This record gives sequence, C-alpha cells and structure tokens, in this order.
Amino acid sequence: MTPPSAGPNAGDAHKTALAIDALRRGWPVAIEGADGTLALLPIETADPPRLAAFDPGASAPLLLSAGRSATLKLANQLEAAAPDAPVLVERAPWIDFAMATALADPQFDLDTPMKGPFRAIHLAETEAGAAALRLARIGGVLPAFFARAGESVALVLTPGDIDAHEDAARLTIATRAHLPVVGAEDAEIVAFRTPEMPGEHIALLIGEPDGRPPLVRLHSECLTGDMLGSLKCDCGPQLHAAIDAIAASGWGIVLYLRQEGRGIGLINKLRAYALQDQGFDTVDANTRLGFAVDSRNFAVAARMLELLGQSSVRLLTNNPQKVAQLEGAGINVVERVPHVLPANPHNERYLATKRDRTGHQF
Ligand SMILES: Nc1nc2c(ncn2[C@@H]2O[C@H](COP(=O)(O)OP(=O)(O)OP(=O)(O)O)[C@@H](O)[C@H]2O)c(=O)[nH]1
Ligand SMILES: [Zn+2]
Repeated sequence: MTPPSAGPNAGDAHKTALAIDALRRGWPVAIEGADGTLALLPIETADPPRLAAFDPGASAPLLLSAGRSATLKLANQLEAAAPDAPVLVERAPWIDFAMATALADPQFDLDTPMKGPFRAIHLAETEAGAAALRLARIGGVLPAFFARAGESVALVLTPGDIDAHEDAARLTIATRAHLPVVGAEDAEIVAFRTPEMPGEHIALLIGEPDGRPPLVRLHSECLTGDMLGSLKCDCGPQLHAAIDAIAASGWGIVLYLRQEGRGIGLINKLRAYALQDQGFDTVDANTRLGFAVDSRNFAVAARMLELLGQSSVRLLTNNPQKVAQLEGAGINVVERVPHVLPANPHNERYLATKRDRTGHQF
C-alpha cells in the first residue's frame, strides 16, 4: 500500500488535476523528475493521429509497468521490481498503435498472441516514470504510455505536484446534514473534498457520542457491490452490517472513501474482473494490469477523523493494513473489531485470496 503522505507540501495540485484531465482525453503531458523529463502520451486514450503528432519519427519507446512487462517475458530483468515500477520497452518498428494498445491492455492477451521479442531498455528518468504510472492510476487509465525522454509538451508537472494532489491535509468539510438511513434513522452525513478531487468522501455519523472511542468502519467505494448487489465481493453486505453494528454499539462512524477498486478506479477494477473471468485471482489480476495489489492510502481516513474531532477509534476490519495506516497517521486504534460476513459461491475464492495472499484476518 502507498505510505501515508508527509503532510502539507509545496506542489501544485491544480496542475495534477489538469494532467488527469489530459490523460483521460488522450492529450500528452510531461513529467519533470530530479533525474530527467519524460513527455508522455497515454496509450489507452490516444489514437494514431495523436501518436503521429506526438512522435513523428515513430521511435518513442513504451513506458509500461513491471507487472505488465513480466507477461511480455521481460521478467528476467525485473525480478526485484514491484508490479507498479516503471519499465521502458524498446519501440521495435512493428510496434504500431494497434500493437501498443495490445501491449497496454492484458485483457486481450488470449486473442492477441504476443510476438516479441520485446526488449527492456534503460530508463534514466526513473522518477518521472514512476510518477507517470502513479498518475495513470489516479486518473483511472491503463498504466501505459508512449514516452519521449528529454522532451516536453505544454503541460509539465513534477512528482511533487502529484503528492500535493494526493495530500490528505487538503481535505476540508464541505457540508453536513441529517440523513435517516435504514438501520440508523438519526444519522448525519458529512461531505469532504479538496478543491481538485473529482469524488467526495463521506462520513455517516451514527448515534450520540458517549465518551467512548467510536466504532468506525473504513469502507472503500465499490459501485458493483454497493449499488448493484454484486456477489463477487463482500462490500455491500459489509457496508450494511457496519451500519447495523455501529447503531447497536451506541455510536460510531462509517467513512465512505472514494477508493473504488482499492484505488485503481472502476474501469481498471472491471478490467481486473475480466482477467478474473480468465482465471486469475484478485491479486494476480491487479499485478497483470500493472498496479499494486492495493493502492489505497488511509491517511485520508485519518484526516477525516481528525476533522470530526476523533483521535481514538475502535476499528471494524479484518485488514491489518487499515489499522497500521491509521496508526501511522496519528489515530489511536484501541481495538480491532472483526467484520466477517458469510461467503457465497461467487465470492468464496475472493475471500480465500484475501486470507491467503493479502493478510486479512478471518
Ligand atoms: N482491484 C480490485 N478491487 C476490488 C476487487 N474486489 C473488490 N475490490 C475493491 O476492494 C475494496 C473493498 O475493500 P474493503 O472491504 O474496504 O477492505 P478490505 O481491504 O477487504 O478490508 P476489510 O476492512 O477487512 O473489509 C473496494 O474498493 C472494492 O471496489 C477486485 O477483485 N479487484
Ligand atoms: Zn466490492
């Protein structure tokens, strides 16, 4: 998981918001790191004319993740690398836009046999490369770019600008209101945002403070589970059981965090689901897409608790990382309360993978 950020910083969060917008529209951005600058065109959202304008000589290598590159048999050079570490792949003459798209998206690996051989080349601009993959994750696009070293484009940002965008210290309370919900008719909803973030985090305050640390649930957004009743995961039942448990305990808080897909966004999570349809588990699907298994940063939850005046909590979770990250961000977790719900035939393997591969305590 991403370590909590180091507090307020001098980066320009606004530039990152512009860069995310650019990525989603298929426009190039440049990232200036301490060891050099990369101009970057996102493969997923670009098209052949944009590629021709960005790279007239058709020579720009591809910036992919180590996780993705492993599938392309570049693993010998990448053994120690984290799945979300950057790798530069030589632009062989036969890698045209269509082939680059096939290289970017593992979903079509079974339909598009990878011819190769692919060759990893030295990436001097390591900071810019890592920041590019991080930006792709935050923007919800595939972590894959055409990259031109030492070049620039109109929009230039630094890794510090991305840190600023992600900095939980920028979060403030936007508004609050009474919200009766099933299981807690006296609840209050509190909405949080930063000037740049597209989705708002929400707190649901249940019951009356009674001097004890509140029972708290950190719930990461899951549109499929929360809204559609997906049986592939345990999110929907966990959300409603959390409201019931908090109401029964007297008082507490559900933090509804806009961290869809453990931080990779809805589209990339659904790409992971497509890989799961091919037989990969939740961990391997994320890795093959080029993301960390879990990209969430719970410093945002600590900041929300701080804004709500709570420094000690009882935490409803099976995930020791949530406890560790909250404590790392200054919240005293006085107790971990297990939050296990019955499995169904569709989520049995998902829950077993959580237990066996991601350290959940069941
Ligand atoms: N990338 C990815 N995300 C998933 C998958 N299944 C569920 N999620 C996301 O995982 C998150 C749910 O995790 P949580 O229930 O909050 O947390 P947890 O880490 O399981 O820990 P607990 O507190 O023990 O429930 C949501 O953001 C879901 O969208 C999957 O297969 N791939
Ligand atoms: Zn879910």
